[in-house]
Amino acid sequence: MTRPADIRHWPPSLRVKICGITKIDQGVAIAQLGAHALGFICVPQSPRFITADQIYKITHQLPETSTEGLPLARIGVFADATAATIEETVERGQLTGVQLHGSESLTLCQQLRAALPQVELIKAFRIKTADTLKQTEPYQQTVDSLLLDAYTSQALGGTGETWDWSIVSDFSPQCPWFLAGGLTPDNVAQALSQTHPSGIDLSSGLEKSPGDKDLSRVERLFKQPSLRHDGF
Ligand SMILES: O=C(O)c1ccccc1NCC(=O)[C@H](O)[C@H](O)COP(=O)(O)O
Repeated sequence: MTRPADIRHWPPSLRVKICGITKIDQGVAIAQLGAHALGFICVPQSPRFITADQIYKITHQLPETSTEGLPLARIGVFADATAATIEETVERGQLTGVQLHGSESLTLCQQLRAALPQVELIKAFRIKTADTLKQTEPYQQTVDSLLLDAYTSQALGGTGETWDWSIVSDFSPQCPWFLAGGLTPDNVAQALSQTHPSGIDLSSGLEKSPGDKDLSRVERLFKQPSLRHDGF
């Protein structure tokens, strides 16, 4: 399947996505600190949930590009939403990408790919055991990237839980992938010494409370030497 060239252009360094943005000033500041992608939680059960109209109030104030001059991605995070809801939220929120964080089928991913050909598609998987990695295989040809997150029975994401990174120490899918789950400025170097993702995704490890980012932690993250070397 052909994918739009512009959204397949990952930066030479590790791609950093900061998720759970709910405030305009924090979104702008996090972009200025070096994020390549910002995530907006479109899952009503989440304490970080914001509506499409609230997302738009943030996205239309964001810079077009990251500090590296690459397009700044604006990703809506959904869990088992309908294609119609996703498409409407993308339009109203002026999103450039969609992260599917529930049990979305390959068929839904293919439908979204056809309906939103210019929109970046990320499929998240919550890793219980090494077997979960096999479930990613059929998706690798259709989505732009995978996101591997912690599994807990309490919540779908944003839990701050880490997981056994040795499961993905040699994970090498056919598309880029994000490491997520409990990453913080303090453990990201260790995570990257054990795994070789194309990007990382962080949320609660950079927060004062759900949806309220601590900019000093974000600044400390981007000062990490492990985020500065060239791609893997
Ligand atoms: O963050 C949420 O509240 C959330 C709710 C429902 C589905 C997904 C959600 N977040 C998805 C993300 O991409 C988070 O960044 C990811 O789970 C990592 O979170 P954390 O462990 O807090 O860094």
